[in-house]
Amino acid sequence: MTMVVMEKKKDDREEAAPPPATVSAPHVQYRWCEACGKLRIMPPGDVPCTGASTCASAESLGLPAFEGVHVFREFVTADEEQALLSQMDEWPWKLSQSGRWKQDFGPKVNFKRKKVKVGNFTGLPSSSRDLVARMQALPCLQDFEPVEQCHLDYRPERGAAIDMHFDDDWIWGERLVTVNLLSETRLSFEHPQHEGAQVYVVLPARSLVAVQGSARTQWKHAVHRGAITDRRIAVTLRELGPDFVAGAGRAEEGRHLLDIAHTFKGTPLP
Ligand SMILES: O=C(O)CCC(=O)C(=O)O
Ligand SMILES: [Fe+2]
Repeated sequence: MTMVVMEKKKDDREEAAPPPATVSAPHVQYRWCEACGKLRIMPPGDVPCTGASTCASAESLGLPAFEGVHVFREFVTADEEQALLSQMDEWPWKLSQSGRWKQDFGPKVNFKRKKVKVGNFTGLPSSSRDLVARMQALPCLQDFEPVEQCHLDYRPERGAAIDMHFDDDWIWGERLVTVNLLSETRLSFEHPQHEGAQVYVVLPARSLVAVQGSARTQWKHAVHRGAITDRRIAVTLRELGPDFVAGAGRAEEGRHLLDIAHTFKGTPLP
């Protein structure tokens, strides 16, 4: 059974949504090419990547560099996806912003005051032990130690989406990792100085996307309402930011939070 709990508190992970624009500029859309990591200049369709004749670098298209996206198809099997879903639906979902539902596993963060507390954090869920080990076997995630996991449930009938935003870069480190469950979607990117252009990354069901580099630090990201065609669940894991890593000022706090995260005994925050 799926339960939803009303939440009065604002989800401070997302920036306040701007007022709806009355006239929105048309966007030039570029699809990120999974085969070569450049941007599609040919219609995507089924045209295979042939390098320079189908794809071009962001810079050659007059855009700032776009690098640091990695997509791994079939990161989880269909059976694992079903097992993850059954477990999530046993737990209550909380209403979030923009029609999303969420479940959170992580420390209590005050972004404005730069304070972090254990709060009700009991660790990442048990199912993440294997998933994290599998992530760490990927070259781009070798030393990835997540301290937070967030489940977001998007459904078309609720018009669910997430507005363009940067994830915080004080508490969270460079790599954002999402396992995309149940249906295909598009993760869109926009550079603040080039709002007329968007780059989108296709995320097949059961794929993993890692976002780092300029795609994380220079480009905002969003999931548009139109990109949700069926129920979709994002399982996003985040690592700690530079202040909290070994040798940095708040390393001890960081280690304590990681020790809790890695008990893998967690249930969602109330
Ligand atoms: O749903 C997604 O894949 C992205 C979610 C996201 O950007 C966030 O939680 O900060
Ligand atoms: Fe985000």
